[in-house]
Amino acid sequence: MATRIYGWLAGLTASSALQRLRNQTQSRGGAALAVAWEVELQQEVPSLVAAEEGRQAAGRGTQWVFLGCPGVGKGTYATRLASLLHVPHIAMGDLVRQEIDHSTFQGIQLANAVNKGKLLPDEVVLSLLLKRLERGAACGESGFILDGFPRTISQAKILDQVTDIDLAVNLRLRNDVLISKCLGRRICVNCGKNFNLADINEESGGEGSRIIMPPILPPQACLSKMISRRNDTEEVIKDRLQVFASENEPVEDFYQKQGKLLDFDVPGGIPETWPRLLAALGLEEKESMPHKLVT
Ligand SMILES: Nc1ncnc2c1ncn2[C@@H]1O[C@H](COP(=O)(O)OP(=O)(O)O)[C@@H](O)[C@H]1O
Repeated sequence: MATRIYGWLAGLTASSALQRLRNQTQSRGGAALAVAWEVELQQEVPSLVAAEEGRQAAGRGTQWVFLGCPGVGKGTYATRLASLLHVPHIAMGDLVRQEIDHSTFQGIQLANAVNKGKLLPDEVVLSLLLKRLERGAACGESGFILDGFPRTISQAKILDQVTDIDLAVNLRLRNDVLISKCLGRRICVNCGKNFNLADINEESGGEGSRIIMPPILPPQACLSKMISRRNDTEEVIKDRLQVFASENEPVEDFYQKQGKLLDFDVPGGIPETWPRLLAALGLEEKESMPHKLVT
């Protein structure tokens, strides 16, 4: 599949999709929002080719969603693919954290839910997504890779009414490894980059085959600036994995029925996983253009 820059937002800003998302946000609790927040394939390349043709016909950029448990590596691979495809990587968790950092009353309410590992109401995440898309539209962004949205069937249905998703990439990984990966997550408070201290080298037995995932260590400058996410405790992680399992299955089914689901079992660390993921997507790595960051 060729990697090019497309004029996706010609379609999106021409108001239709953004306006529909705006309408959805308002109709799904605009009043409550105004008060409380003021601010929610199976592995066959032919399906991907069809998705690519549909996207080109629509004259817009790649629109993919990334599904997968907390800690599976959605952020890592979505970021890389976004750079390769010249589209923005939009991570719902980042939008939520930015909201928590920047606001007062609303931020505290969001933080309470997030710290307990609960999903936020659709209205809230839709609103954050809408604001992010509008900021991107103003900067001429085209296409997207959404990471962490949709996470519920209602979110998937809303998104489906708003725009055509070309592909849903569903990353899968053993539960015991997921828990270790979540516990090992660190963020540098200075540069904002994510790292992972977990050094996974699990023998087979129990849940599956041997899996090797070396740590993603920070550069020297970040070493003393590393923090964990407040909700990355074992108790909360187990809770989140349970919430995830019950919420994600209907979303997988939804995209499966549309022939847009690509299930991908993460085989190990980045050097092993990245080329296999590219192959599963029918993509080749070429020199990518830097994407302008919208915060
Ligand atoms: N699509 C979503 N719907 C509802 N809440 C969400 C969504 N995405 C993120 N959140 C909230 O933001 C938090 C952080 O998200 P994220 O960074 O994706 O973390 P995790 O993958 O560990 O759950 C989630 O625990 C949840 O409270």
